[in-house]
Amino acid sequence: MNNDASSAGGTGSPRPNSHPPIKSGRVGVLIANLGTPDATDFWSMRRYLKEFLSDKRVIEDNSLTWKLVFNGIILTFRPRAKGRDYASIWNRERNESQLKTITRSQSEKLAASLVGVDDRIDVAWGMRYGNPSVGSAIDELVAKGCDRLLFVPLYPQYAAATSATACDAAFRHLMTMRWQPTLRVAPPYYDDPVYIDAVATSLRDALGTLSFKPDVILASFHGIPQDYFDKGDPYYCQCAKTVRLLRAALGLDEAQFRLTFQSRFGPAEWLQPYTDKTVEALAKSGVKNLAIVTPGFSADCLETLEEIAVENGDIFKRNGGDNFAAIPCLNDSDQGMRVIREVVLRELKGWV
Ligand SMILES: C=CC1=C(C)c2cc3[nH]c(cc4nc(cc5[nH]c(cc1n2)c(C)c5CCC(=O)O)C(CCC(=O)O)=C4C)c(C)c3C=C
Ligand SMILES: [Fe+2]
Ligand SMILES: [Fe+2]
Repeated sequence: MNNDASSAGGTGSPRPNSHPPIKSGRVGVLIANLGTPDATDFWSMRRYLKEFLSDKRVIEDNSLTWKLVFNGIILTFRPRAKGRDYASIWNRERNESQLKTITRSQSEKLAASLVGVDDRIDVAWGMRYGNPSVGSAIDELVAKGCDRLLFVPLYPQYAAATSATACDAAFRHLMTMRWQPTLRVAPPYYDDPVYIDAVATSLRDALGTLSFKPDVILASFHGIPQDYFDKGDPYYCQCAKTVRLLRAALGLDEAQFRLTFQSRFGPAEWLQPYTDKTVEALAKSGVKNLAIVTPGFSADCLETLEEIAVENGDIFKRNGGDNFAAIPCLNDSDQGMRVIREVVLRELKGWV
């Protein structure tokens, strides 16, 4: 639309085009992931952890005890300890975390794969915590003329602590806008045949490159507190279904392909069985060859590259295991992009 300055400021009804120029008519796709610190120094880490762990969807505990522990212990000691972990997996070439590098690449590859589908589509990426924020990504798309947005939280399994809070950030940003774009949200895709096939295929391919055959494969998902499950979060059930479908696709049984949960935070009970305890028990029971796949992460990050590949690899070997492999996430691989493109095209139906 064009601004017609000659009509501005007159009396009576404004003419329809007498407002500032606003582009419209385009369709935005916004992929979102969890977030990541801007740098690994104490203050960058503290800022990131403070934003993340102040989210009521993540830490539902509102007690005075939690506030004292959070401000007195966690924000004092965790930034340095976790900063070291992030530093060990940092992408030094781009000076950013792996999660950021991979998410940007997923966005660029998605945009390239949509060329020729409809030239009104723009793609952007955002992070729930840290930068680029979900809000800034929405602004970027709106500035390009997108008045319809498809928001795609890149979590195959829904959890309030991930998918819902990402949506909260998007909705909160829309609250600041006079002319809100119309917003659609892509649903979780934990049982989508394309996702199951992509994980199964990439796992088979990765196993084919190993010098050993795993006796056991763990499908390790990020945990949530048991209490959140008890209150009705569907996350556990969606993880369990993903694993059931993967077992069927891979022709493996429950002993060969097991569901576990990693990244426990705090003293409360989280979803079980725990990945680290399972790895230790398997090694002690004589299992010599182990692989871990992480289908709940759409991109490699601290939790896969450090906690699984390094920490759990060490646990396995310290307790008698011989061969260990951490299987890469789908990332921006052909299989990974097939999943994202499929979800996006399905959810854009009727718009493009
Ligand atoms: C994939 C799903 C995820 C769920 C579910 C999830 C729940 C959850 N996480 C925390 C606390 C932390 N998670 C941290 C890192 C982190 N978590 C996920 C994904 C899920 N979290 C990812 C992808 C990452 C890595 C980000 C990266 O930059 O690489 C961290 C930060 C690191 C640390 O200090 O350990 C915390 C803290 C809770 C409490 C929770 C459920 C309530
Ligand atoms: Fe997490
Ligand atoms: Fe972790």
